[in-house]
Amino acid sequence: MQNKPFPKLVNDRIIKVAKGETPDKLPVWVMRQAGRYLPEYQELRKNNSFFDICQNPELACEATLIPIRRFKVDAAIIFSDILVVPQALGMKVKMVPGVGPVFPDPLTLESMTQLNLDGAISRLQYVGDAISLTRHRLNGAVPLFGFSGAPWTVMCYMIEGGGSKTMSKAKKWLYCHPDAATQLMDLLAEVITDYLLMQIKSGAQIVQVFDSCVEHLDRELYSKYGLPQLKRIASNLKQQMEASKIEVPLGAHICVDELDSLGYDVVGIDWTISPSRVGARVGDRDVTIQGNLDPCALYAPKEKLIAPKEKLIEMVERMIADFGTRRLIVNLGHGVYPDTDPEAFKTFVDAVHAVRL
Ligand SMILES: Cc1c2[nH]c(c1CCC(=O)O)Cc1[nH]c(c(CCC(=O)O)c1C)Cc1[nH]c(c(CCC(=O)O)c1C)Cc1[nH]c(c(C)c1CCC(=O)O)C2
Repeated sequence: MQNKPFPKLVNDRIIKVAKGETPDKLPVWVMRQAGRYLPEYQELRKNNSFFDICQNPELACEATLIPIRRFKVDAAIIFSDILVVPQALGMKVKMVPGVGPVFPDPLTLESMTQLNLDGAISRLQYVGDAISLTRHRLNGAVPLFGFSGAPWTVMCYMIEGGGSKTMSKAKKWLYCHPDAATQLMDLLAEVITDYLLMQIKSGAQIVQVFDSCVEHLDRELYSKYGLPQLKRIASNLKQQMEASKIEVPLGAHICVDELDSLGYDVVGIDWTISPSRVGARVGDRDVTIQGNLDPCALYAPKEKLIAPKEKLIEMVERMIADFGTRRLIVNLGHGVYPDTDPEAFKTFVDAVHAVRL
């Protein structure tokens, strides 16, 4: 299987737009498109834990393909999680229903020395295997995304032991233990670069680095910790993989001023960034924008007086008109929420494809 050449890519809209070329239609995909809002995924989850699905290439491939069978999205994203990296470094992580990820033993200054870098990439080989299998099963229909968390975001979860409103424990390291924080982020940047390279070699056609927790950093901390690590990953990866197409985070308000210098071909933004902030630069920027509709726009209460479908279509059209159609990959500004109606998801995707270029 590994040695068989991958099928030829049929729908290359996203790859084209990432490179700055003009597609036949605007490409659209959605973060967390394989998730709990789909009954097929819930069915799969009934008999398998979250990380069992991630670690079993057959199941991960199956989860990845669910939204591809249902909707005309222009990309697949491999079913996995950013927290498989701390797992490969030796940390325990559980996915608790209704709570989210939980680390029973969060990282401390003392336990940092126990992180096991040796062999981490081979412990993540199951992700590579899932990617190779999925590339074959996709049969070239759409490109396959690989992904990783960025060092700051992964570090936040490792230290907090799960989600947090403030990320104050992780930020304490930045203020009080800057050397340990830098050491940890350097270590993570190294693993993440190798991990993404392994995904690309396994068949990922585009990779995304999620730095979701960057919203907790002010400009000074971002410049000192967030930005250099993101740049380093992009430049090291590009050095090793000349042709790779890479993109960065959602929620990256703070990246907007550095769009062109980040070293990524695509930058994801959320709905708090008005198109005019990046739109003003659409003509001269060398970077593709990904985003940024509010996932709540997909809540479509059927009983409301205003036709929700029309309202959603209008929002999609307005967003695209505001961004302009050049170098735009349409997505939500965050992952699709579990209580979204799959019909609204379909309306969103179809509305994007209906826009004339
Ligand atoms: C911070 C982060 C995580 N994971 C991820 C991020 C970065 C993007 C973001 O900000 O959302 C990224 C991620 N997580 C998942 C994917 C799969 C691919 C896809 O987009 O479809 C991707 C790209 C699956 C998932 N990751 C998770 C689920 C739901 C788990 C379940 O089935 O119980 C899925 C399908 C769980 C998860 N995983 C994580 C959290 C905080 C949670 C709980 C929140 C939630 O439940 O939505 C960590």
